[in-house]
Amino acid sequence: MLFHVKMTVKLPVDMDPAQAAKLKADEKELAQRLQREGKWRHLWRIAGHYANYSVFDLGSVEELHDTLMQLPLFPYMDIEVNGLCRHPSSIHQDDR
Ligand SMILES: O=C(O)CC1=CCC(=O)O1
Repeated sequence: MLFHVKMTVKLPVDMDPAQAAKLKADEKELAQRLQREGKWRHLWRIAGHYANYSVFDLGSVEELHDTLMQLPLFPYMDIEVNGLCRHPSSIHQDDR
């Protein structure tokens, strides 16, 4: 199942810089593992925003929920999710 996810990061302005750096490093490590596993298909910066558009390929809504909740930056993100399905006019036989 494909999910389009918008994540907007809102770190407190007074957060300790070392704590912020650790959260970002941990987030990067997990994001790159999930990409290598094929679960986090796309990760795009939204130009001009501390936010991203992502596409996840996961087995269920529950797996998406669990995946998002384990992100180190989860407590500091606004998250919007939309489920994706094939468009009848798409010329692509696969979903890439
Ligand atoms: O910077 C972001 O948009 C949040 C984020 C997601 C994966 C990552 O490494 O950072």
